[in-house]
Amino acid sequence: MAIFKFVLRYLLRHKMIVLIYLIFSLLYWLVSISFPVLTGIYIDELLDTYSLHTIKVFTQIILIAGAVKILSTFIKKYYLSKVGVKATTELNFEVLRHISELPILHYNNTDKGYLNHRIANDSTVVVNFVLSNLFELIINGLTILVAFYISLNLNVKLTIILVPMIPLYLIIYLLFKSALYNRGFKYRENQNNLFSEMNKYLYNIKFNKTNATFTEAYNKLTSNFTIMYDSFLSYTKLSLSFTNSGSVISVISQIIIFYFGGMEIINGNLTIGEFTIINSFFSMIINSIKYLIGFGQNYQNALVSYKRIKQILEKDPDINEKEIVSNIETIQLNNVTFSYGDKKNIIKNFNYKFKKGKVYCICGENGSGKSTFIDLITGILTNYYSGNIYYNLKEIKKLDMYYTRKKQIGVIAQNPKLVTGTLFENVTYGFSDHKKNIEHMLTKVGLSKSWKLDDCIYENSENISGGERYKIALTRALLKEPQVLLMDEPTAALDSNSVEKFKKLITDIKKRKMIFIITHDQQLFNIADEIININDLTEKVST
Ligand SMILES: Nc1ncnc2c1ncn2[C@@H]1O[C@H](COP(=O)(O)OP(=O)(O)OP(=O)(O)O)[C@@H](O)[C@H]1O
Repeated sequence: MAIFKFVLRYLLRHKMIVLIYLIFSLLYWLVSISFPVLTGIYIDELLDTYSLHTIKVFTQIILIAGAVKILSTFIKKYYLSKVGVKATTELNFEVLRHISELPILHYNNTDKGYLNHRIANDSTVVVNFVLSNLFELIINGLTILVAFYISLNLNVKLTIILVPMIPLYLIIYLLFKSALYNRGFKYRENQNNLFSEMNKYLYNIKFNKTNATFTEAYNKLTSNFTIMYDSFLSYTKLSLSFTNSGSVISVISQIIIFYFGGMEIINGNLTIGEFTIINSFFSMIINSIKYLIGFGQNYQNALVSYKRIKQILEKDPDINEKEIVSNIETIQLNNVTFSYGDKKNIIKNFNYKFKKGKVYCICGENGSGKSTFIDLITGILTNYYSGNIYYNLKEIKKLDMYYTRKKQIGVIAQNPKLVTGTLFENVTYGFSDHKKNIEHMLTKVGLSKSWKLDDCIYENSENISGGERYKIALTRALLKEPQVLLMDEPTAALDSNSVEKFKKLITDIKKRKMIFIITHDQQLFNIADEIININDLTEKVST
């Protein structure tokens, strides 16, 4: 089965833990399966001998077997939990990592709260399914075989009457299979959507306070709950009907044993001890059949998760090749055209050659494509444009753009992202630098002296102003010493003194870099070597 094969890859990274789990599960099973035989023999011996010695011997055996059972239960469950947590997290992280390497527009319109909840949920479901069934499936199969074999030796007639119960289970499973999958799928999706809405509710606390839109936000929560609740009830009804059909089999089997078993005792074909053995074994068989019924249901549930994980993992990653341009002298765009999906072209037949040592100011109306332009030339949109983008003479589709962005390009977005950690960790995120350099750079960008390197920054909290946020991102980009520096609206959050500092800084460093400034701010135009209006891109051609 594909799910087993898939999850085993993660479990087998922890062979020792899995081995210990298997050994103690086997021990537990051996002891459990011998209990009914022990009980049957004990009853018959006691009825035969009425001796104290028999009682003493069997009490000792039961004591040892009980101790082994308790100990092996503890050990197998402990190791099962251990490997479960590890494998689930590894799978979860692998899917997250894969998503981060997918072309950027893949999950463009998907809520990230939904996605995160879905991945965490699905990873737990598939790993738990395989873990709890890996050994159980074999054990329950073996139990049915062993129990049948022993019962057959004790009483052929009674055993044969019970055989048709097994295909009956299969028929029930086949009848319910696809409905269980479909309703399970729907329920799971609605659960993830509800979680995503709850996530947004917390994220938007300030917005809802400012606009006093508590009722509207709460209504969204409750309407998502209603959708989830309906699908939950629909799934639960079906799954209970399925389980109940299984219980019918177990009741029928019990009636058969009591009726025909009782008749066999009256007719002298079965001793009381043998009846006890057959009865216990058939309880075991019934439990195993119940397990198989549950397995069928859990399998459909796990299949939903497995398919949703595969759906993500099977998407092709970014185009990212191996070559590196050590010294970026030019970036040239030839007939570059780009659009977001079915929308009209944002950039159309763009031709331009950008050179090292120059400052380019890119301006244009809101929504004209200035930020998109940054993503295009930094290779974020490599999978989507037509035409060519060259670094020196190399097409970026041939380059290792992960390396290039990490080492050679500095990008500061309009609303830069920070990481939770100290100021030091923020300005050196992704590389290392000396404290002295950092302090010097912080002074240069004009970050207030009240900020210390070990001060804490919380990524999503509001302990930092817009201007400070930009200056931290700028410090980080400059410390990296990139060959290409791109900044989106650098002065939007800066006071006039900081703007002057910024202009001086850019003029000082421009010789060794190619600098792009996306801006509406005309006071930056006087440090630009070229000003490009993105609205005119299609007409603009430089040599
Ligand atoms: N990820 C995306 N998916 C779909 N459409 C997008 C995406 N990002 C931007 N757009 C659309 O592309 C167009 C250009 O957006 P872009 O952010 O590049 O404009 P901009 O010139 O930087 O705008 P502004 O001056 O307002 O910052 C807009 O119409 C925008 O709605």
